[in-house]
Amino acid sequence: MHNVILIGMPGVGKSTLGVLLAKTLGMTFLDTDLVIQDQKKALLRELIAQHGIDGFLALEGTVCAGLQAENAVIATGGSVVYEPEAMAHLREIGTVVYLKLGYKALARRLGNLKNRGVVLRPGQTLRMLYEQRIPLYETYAHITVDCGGQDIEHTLDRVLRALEKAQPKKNASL
Ligand SMILES: Nc1ncnc2c1ncn2[C@@H]1O[C@H](COP(=O)(O)OP(=O)(O)OP(=O)(O)O)[C@@H](O)[C@H]1O
Ligand SMILES: O=C(O)C1=C[C@@H](O)[C@@H](O)[C@H](O)C1
Ligand SMILES: [Mg+2]
Repeated sequence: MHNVILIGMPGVGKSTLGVLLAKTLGMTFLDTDLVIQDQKKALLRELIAQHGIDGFLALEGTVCAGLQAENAVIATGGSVVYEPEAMAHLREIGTVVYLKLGYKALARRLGNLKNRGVVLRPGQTLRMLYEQRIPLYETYAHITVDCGGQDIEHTLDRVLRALEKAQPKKNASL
C-alpha cells in the first residue's frame, strides 16, 4: 500500500524524477496527468479548454481522490493541491514529498507556460501562482526536498536520503 507521492510546482521535475525514483526503489510509476488523459481520452490542454479551469480542477480532484496504487511512485499535476479531498487521500496512501524550487530557477526552467497547460487564471502571473501555491505544498507535504542548484542525479540522492530518514507523519492532522 505504501506509495511515494511527488507534489510541487509545474516543471519542478515530479515526472522526470519520479521515473528515476521508481526505478531506483524498485517501485512502479504512475503519473496522475497520464491517468487523467487515459481515463478521459483527451489531452490535458483539451480538457482545460473544454471544461475551463474549475472544471479541470474538479476532474483532477475526482481522479486523484479515487486513485488506487500500491508500491508506486506517483507524480501528480502541479494543480492537485487545490483539491483538499484528493490531497487527504494521497496523504493517506503514502508519503507526500514536496519538491521545492526557488522562483527564479523555476521561471528559467519553465519556459513557455502555455505549452504545459498550467492552470493560470486571467491576469495571474507565474509569480502570483507561485505565491499562492507554496503554502499549499507546504501544508500537504510530509517531507520537503530542496531541488535548487543541482542536477537531477543529486536531487534523486536527496529524495532517497529524505525518504530513508522520514518518519511519515501519517496521522498528523492538517
Ligand atoms: N535538476 C533538475 N531536476 C529535475 N528536472 C530538471 C532538472 N534540470 C532540468 N530539468 C528539466 O525540467 C523539466 C521538469 O519537467 P517535468 O515535466 O518533470 O516537471 P513536472 O514537475 O512533472 O511538471 P508538471 O506539473 O507540469 O507535470 C524537464 O524538462 C527536465 O529535464
Ligand atoms: O500546475 C498546473 O497548473 C498543471 C500542471 C500539469 O501537470 C497538469 O496537471 C495541468 O496541466 C495543470
Ligand atoms: Mg509532470
